[in-house]
Amino acid sequence: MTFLAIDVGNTRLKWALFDAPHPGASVRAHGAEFLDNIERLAEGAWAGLPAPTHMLGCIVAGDAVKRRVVEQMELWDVPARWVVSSAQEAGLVNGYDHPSRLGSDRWVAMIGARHRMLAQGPARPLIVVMVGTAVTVEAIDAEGRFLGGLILPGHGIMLRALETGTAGLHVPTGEVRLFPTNTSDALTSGGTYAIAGAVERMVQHVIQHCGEPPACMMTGGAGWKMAPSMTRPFELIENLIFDGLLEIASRRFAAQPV
Ligand SMILES: Nc1ncnc2c1ncn2[C@@H]1O[C@H](COP(=O)(O)OP(=O)(O)O)[C@@H](O)[C@H]1O
Ligand SMILES: CC(C)(COP(=O)(O)O)[C@@H](O)C(=O)NCCC(=O)O
Ligand SMILES: [K+]
Repeated sequence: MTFLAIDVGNTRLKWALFDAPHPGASVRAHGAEFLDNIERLAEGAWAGLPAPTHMLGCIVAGDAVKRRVVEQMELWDVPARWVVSSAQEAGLVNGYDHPSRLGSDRWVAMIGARHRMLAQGPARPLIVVMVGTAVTVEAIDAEGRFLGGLILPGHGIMLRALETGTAGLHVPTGEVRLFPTNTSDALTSGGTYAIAGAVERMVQHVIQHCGEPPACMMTGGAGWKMAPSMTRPFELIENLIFDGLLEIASRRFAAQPV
């Protein structure tokens, strides 16, 4: 039983092939492609893989991209299955006004984070920060109810917005500084602290609402950029979405014959 997990964001497709559709399964192979390069998968990174017996993915990049991914998967017989956010799944309750409108990447990452926390110790409130094309900041109470979350532009979008909206902001990437003294550093620091500041506010909201400090987890392709600038200790996790997909897969595929 091999399990292919796929996470398609607005910038890159991330994939991992696991030994089994269960939490804790070992990774046989993994990779990431920018969306422009999806067409290379079947003849490239996927060509030598053992055929997956199960697949589950989440995608927020739109239907055209989804079709291109499914086309690459024709290499194997495995059906493409995609998570849709629901009112509840794997111990999490979805507090969104319209649960299915919540980005499935956010939902799956929260499921991964919640189970990771429960494996480490007693249930606590939880903050899940995902730093990708956009940045999301989710709040979950100790009982596993998703209370709500923030969506912010990611580093790249913030910089592009400033570049296109001004005459004088076309500069290379800078460093994060407490007191930036050039345009590059001012832009990089501004974006980084905008995100760190929003996260800090959400932590305060959770402490106020839940009466105890949350566990804080961060993931996403640009998580490492944010980690040194956070106001509180954050556990940086390579890919919470894969953790969440394994949790969901173990429930969906458990009783199913191969
Ligand atoms: N090797 C890399 N190449 C390009 N961007 C990277 C790389 N590693 C991290 N990043 C950053 O990560 C962001 C994309 O992260 P990712 O998690 O793939 O986003 P998404 O899930 O939205 O596709 C980019 O905006 C970029 O800033
Ligand atoms: C917020 C997002 C754009 C994040 O996308 P990403 O940065 O992972 O590419 C995505 O989760 C999305 O399109 N969500 C739907 C709207 C919502 O969650 O409310
Ligand atoms: K993502």
